[in-house]
Amino acid sequence: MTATIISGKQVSEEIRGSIAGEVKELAAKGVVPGLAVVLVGEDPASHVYVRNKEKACHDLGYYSEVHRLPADTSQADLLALVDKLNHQDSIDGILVQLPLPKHIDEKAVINAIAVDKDVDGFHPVNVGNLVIGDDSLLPCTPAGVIELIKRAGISLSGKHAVVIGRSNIVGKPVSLLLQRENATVTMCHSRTANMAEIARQADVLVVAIGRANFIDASYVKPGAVVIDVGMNRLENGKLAGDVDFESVKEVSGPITPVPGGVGPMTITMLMQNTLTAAKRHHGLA
Ligand SMILES: Nc1nc2c(c(=O)[nH]1)N[C@@H](CN(C=O)c1ccc(C(=O)N[C@@H](CCC(=O)O)C(=O)O)cc1)CN2
Repeated sequence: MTATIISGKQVSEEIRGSIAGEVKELAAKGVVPGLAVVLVGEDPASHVYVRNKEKACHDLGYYSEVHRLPADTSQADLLALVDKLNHQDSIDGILVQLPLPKHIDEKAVINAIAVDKDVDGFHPVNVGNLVIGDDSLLPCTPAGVIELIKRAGISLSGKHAVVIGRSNIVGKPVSLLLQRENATVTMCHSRTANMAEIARQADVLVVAIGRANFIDASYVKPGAVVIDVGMNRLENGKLAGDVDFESVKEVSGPITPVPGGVGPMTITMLMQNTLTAAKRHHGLA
């Protein structure tokens, strides 16, 4: 049996369609959402992601600024730019593309972004609000995972979700969001004993472990929903998820591919967060 494919591309297009409608309504009120993206250094993948963010802004009618800075930019200069953007009225959202060069302290930069403009949802205040269940800007990839599951018509309430991976940007926040949807959540990580046995108990398996094709069919209960957050560049240049898609799709229920699954949702949820930040900024949300 071959599983249904959950297409992040298709869901992204749907969401971007409704964002475009809201942007038109805001324009009639004189409001244009504004996003500033800051990129330091020459990482080729980061340049592609930033170009795609710039294009998404253009396509949706947002005001966009991209600050491409040399790799030797000092932390002080980067913090000064963040401070300027924090005070710039045309900017509703600020995103500093990660990873940053090694001489820059990522935490110091994230902490410097105004909480209301933190469209990445990485600021400790936004993370804290996520933990206690208060309203906040949600991190884009985890929010995209939940949106994909919901829009595939899958209810999470009462389901057993197993999250493989405990990173601050995916594993931890996605487990909190799954709990918010009333799933019962188990987290696994590199030191978990009997991981396959635990994973096989999942109704919904979310994988963000950063190891190409690591999860094979022996980790999956027949019919389980499988969401692959992995993005691993192979030596042959191809992109692979953390899930061995070809073997897993033979036993799983609905499953996301890589590419074309969670990845496209990251930028779409960034656009959604920027819209939310703009509405709040102008007292419209
Ligand atoms: N400040 C941030 N930095 C980074 C984030 C983030 O959310 N905030 N996430 C990633 C990179 N990223 C966005 O920045 C991102 C990664 C992947 C995709 C995507 O669409 N992937 C495609 C495949 C693209 C390819 O071929 O390389 C897919 O999976 O289909 C979008 C955004 C790290 N940095």
